[in-house]
Amino acid sequence: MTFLSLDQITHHYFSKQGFTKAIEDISLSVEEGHFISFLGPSGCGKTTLLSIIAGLLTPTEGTVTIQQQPSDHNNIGYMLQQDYLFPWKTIQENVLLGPHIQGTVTEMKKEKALQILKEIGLESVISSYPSQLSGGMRQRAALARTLMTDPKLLLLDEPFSALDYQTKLKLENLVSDTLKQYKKTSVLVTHDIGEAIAMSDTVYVLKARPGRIAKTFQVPDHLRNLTPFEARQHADFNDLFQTIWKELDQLESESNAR
Ligand SMILES: Nc1ncnc2c1ncn2[C@@H]1O[C@H](COP(=O)(O)OP(=O)(O)OP(=O)(O)O)[C@@H](O)[C@H]1O
Repeated sequence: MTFLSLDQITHHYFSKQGFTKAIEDISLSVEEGHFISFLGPSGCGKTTLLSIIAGLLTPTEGTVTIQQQPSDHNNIGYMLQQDYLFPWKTIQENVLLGPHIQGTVTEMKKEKALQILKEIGLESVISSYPSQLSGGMRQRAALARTLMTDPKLLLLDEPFSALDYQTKLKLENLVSDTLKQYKKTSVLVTHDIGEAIAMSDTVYVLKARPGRIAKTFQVPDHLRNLTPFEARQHADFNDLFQTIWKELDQLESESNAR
């Protein structure tokens, strides 16, 4: 079942300096529970596209459709480069922030928070403050807080880019595993080809000025069935990496020649 569809999305920014065609004619659809990535050079419109999907920006043209049940109060969750945890609250309090703001902290919600924190390997630090945790642990806490609100769609904007390589690989596995377990539909924005292949069902390569879909790559089933870390070791991963690398390289040359 299609969960998210973008139909001929175009966005122009108008400012005193002039007008920028940020993205043009982007159409795609994402199946429920699938993971897609937008990969592309700086300025190709990744953030604009994510803001449009999030409903923070109304596109100049086109429509975004998200499948929604009448009972779905909170459809969209975020995982960003920064974790935005409140430093004066413990990890457990941060994870319970949504229910706390809504005045709906119950024993059941506390139990759920604990369960998520356990699954994400943070059980031993629930009473710690964010400053006492590593960057990777803080990102995991941010994910737990997002999952607590039970979003149907997750938007991930370079969530691992501030982490060291080893932590990033571990977190890719954990996030991928957790999102599959919770059957979330996810959209990742990244500059990192390996990350896009390792985590996604489909990778959309965007070209810049204006941002358009240059090419779509379906990640083969045998790679999708592996964890991101295992996928990275597979020979076919390297082949796909090379193909996408060449595509991006060519787009960059074309863009520089313009
Ligand atoms: N508020 C704005 N006003 C005017 N132009 C903008 C605005 N935001 C983005 N742009 C322009 O729109 C284009 C797409 O920008 P966007 O930030 O979506 O790209 P991006 O792919 O996310 O870039 P990066 O990878 O550097 O974050 C760029 O040319 C950018 O300069």
